[in-house]
Amino acid sequence: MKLKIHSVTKRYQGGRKTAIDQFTAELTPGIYGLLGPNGAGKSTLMNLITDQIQPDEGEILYGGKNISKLGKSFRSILGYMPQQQRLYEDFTGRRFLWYIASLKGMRSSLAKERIQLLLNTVNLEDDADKKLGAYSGGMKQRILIAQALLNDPQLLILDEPTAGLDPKERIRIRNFISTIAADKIVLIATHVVPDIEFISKEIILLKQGRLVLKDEPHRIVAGLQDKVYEYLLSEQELIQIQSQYRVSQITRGTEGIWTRIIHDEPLKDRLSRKVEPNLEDVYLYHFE
Ligand SMILES: Nc1ncnc2c1ncn2[C@@H]1O[C@H](COP(=O)(O)OP(=O)(O)OP(=O)(O)O)[C@@H](O)[C@H]1O
Repeated sequence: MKLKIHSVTKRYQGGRKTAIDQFTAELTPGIYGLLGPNGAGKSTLMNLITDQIQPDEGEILYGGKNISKLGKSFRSILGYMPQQQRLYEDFTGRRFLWYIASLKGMRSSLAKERIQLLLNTVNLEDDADKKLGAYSGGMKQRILIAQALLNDPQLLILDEPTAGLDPKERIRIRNFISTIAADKIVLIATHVVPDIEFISKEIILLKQGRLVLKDEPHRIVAGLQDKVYEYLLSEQELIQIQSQYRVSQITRGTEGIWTRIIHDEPLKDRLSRKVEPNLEDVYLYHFE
């Protein structure tokens, strides 16, 4: 099944603020990393795709049908993990999943089976009967992912699934998402590049509500070939360069400061070495 987002525009403030601007994309099973700075429109796009808000222009089709007309049958194939909000702190993890399963209208025999399976998958079996108020940030993220997966969705939307997590939890969540994504369309919004760099089939760059790029990570990165260099600079030169160029990394060594710069025209008359671009460089190139 395909999700087609066709020329979608969403405005707020009585039309004065355009949050999503003529956005068109087609998504098929696999992981899509949605990257953009604060305010780029990521949450708005996710709210549109999950049919919580409706576009002012354009349409979103799943399997060729407008999602706002699919109603219940669209919800049955949809899993959504919102940004972490206040959870029901007095609920236990297990009770929370039962609660969501009942909101999703799941039969209790199926709910029981799925809850057991998912508690296992997100590694919360031993903590399932503790209150959510006592969960760590990572445990809360994992129970939120579990609730999104209750109905074994074909379309899974994750809004900043690793926000506020320590590196170990981030890696765990990232690996977990990549294992469950085989046959689903998974859209992950984030501004943390390493979270999606290696697990995404495609990266979508969003800037001020507009689609900047949508392509496989290695092709997006290849677009910066010959634009990323490291220069050996002094402290004084570094201060000057930082105010003029996109600096993505600074490495201090005995011989000076190797400064990674992304630019269209290489600097002249300086000791330099060409380096392989990465997705973080792409992010800086488009968003700095
Ligand atoms: N309900 C609303 N009313 C008015 N403006 C809104 C509303 N929701 C979002 N906006 C504006 O629309 C733009 C896009 O916001 P959105 O929350 O979709 O971006 P985002 O990429 O998810 O940002 P973040 O990474 O900070 O969550 C922003 O300028 C925001 O201020």
